[in-house]
Amino acid sequence: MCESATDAVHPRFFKKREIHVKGFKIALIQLAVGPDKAKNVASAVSEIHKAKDKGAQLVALPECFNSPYGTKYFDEYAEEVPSGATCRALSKAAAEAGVCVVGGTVPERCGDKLYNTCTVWDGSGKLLAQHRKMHLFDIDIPNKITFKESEVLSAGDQITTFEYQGVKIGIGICYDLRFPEMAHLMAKQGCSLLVYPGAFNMTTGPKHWELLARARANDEQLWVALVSPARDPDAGYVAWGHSALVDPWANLVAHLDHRPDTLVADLDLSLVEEVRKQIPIRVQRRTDIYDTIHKK
Ligand SMILES: NC(=O)CCC(=O)C(=O)O
Repeated sequence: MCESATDAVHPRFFKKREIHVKGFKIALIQLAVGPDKAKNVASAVSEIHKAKDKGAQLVALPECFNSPYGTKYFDEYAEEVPSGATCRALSKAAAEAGVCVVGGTVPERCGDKLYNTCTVWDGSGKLLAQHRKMHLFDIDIPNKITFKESEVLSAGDQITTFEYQGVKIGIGICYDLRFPEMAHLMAKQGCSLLVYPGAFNMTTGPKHWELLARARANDEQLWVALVSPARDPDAGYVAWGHSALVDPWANLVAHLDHRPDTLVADLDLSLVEEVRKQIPIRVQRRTDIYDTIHKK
C-alpha cells in the first residue's frame, strides 16, 4: 500500500575514481539503463555488492534506474512503494550487503497517481526514507529539448532527510537541484550531504549540472553528490552522465565521464564544520531584513 555537447573536461578538473580522505565512504553508481526492467534491477543489485566490496557505507543509484527516462514509459514501469519488485530487490541487496542504499528513482504508482520516487534502505533492508520529486521537469528549449513530466507525474510535497551512521543526509531528484530553497531547508534540518539522483541531458548537462552542484554545495556548505545514468546515445532521452562529488568548499573533487562506472569516495565530514566556521554565512543571514521586505 502506498502512502503518502561535449565531454570536454575543463583542465582544472581532475578525474579520479577513488579518493582517500577520512570519513564516510560512498559509491555513486552510473548505471547503464535500458528497456529491460529486470536486467536494470539485476545490474543495480550486482553493482551494490561490488561497491560494498570496495568499502562503501552508502551506495547511490541514478534517477529512473529501472526504466528508460521518458513520460511514455512511466506508467508501464511503475510499481507501488515499498511493495513493488524493484523495492524488494533494493531492500534485499541493502540487507545482504549491509549498506545504505539510496535507490535512485523509480516511477511510483500510488492509487491513480504516478510519482518519480527515491527510496532509501538501511543496512538491514528497512525503508529509511521516501522522496517524491518535488519540482517536476517541465522545460521547453526550442530545437533542443522539450520535456513535460507533469503530463504524467504528480509532484511530491515533502522535504526528505534521514540519518545513517550518524550522518544526516538529504535527498533531491534531478530538477530539484535547481531550487536553492529546497537545499536550504535540508541544510537547516542538519544535513552534511545532499544526494541527487539525476539525469540531465545533452543541452542542460554541459551548461548547468556541475555548476548547480557547486552552487548548492557553496550555498549550504555541505557535500553534494550527483548520480546519473550512463549515456546511451540511442535512447530517446540522452543522459549527460558525469556523476559527480562536490565538497563543502564547492570543489569538484571527483567525477565520471559518460560511461558506465562507479565513483567511490571517502567524504571528510569535518570539512562541513571547517567551512561553516571559517565563512560563517549561516549566522550572518539578515533574515530580519529579508523577512520584512518579503512581507511588504
Ligand atoms: N530529469 C530531470 O529532472 C532533468 C533535469 C534537467 O535536465 C535540467 O536541466 O534541470
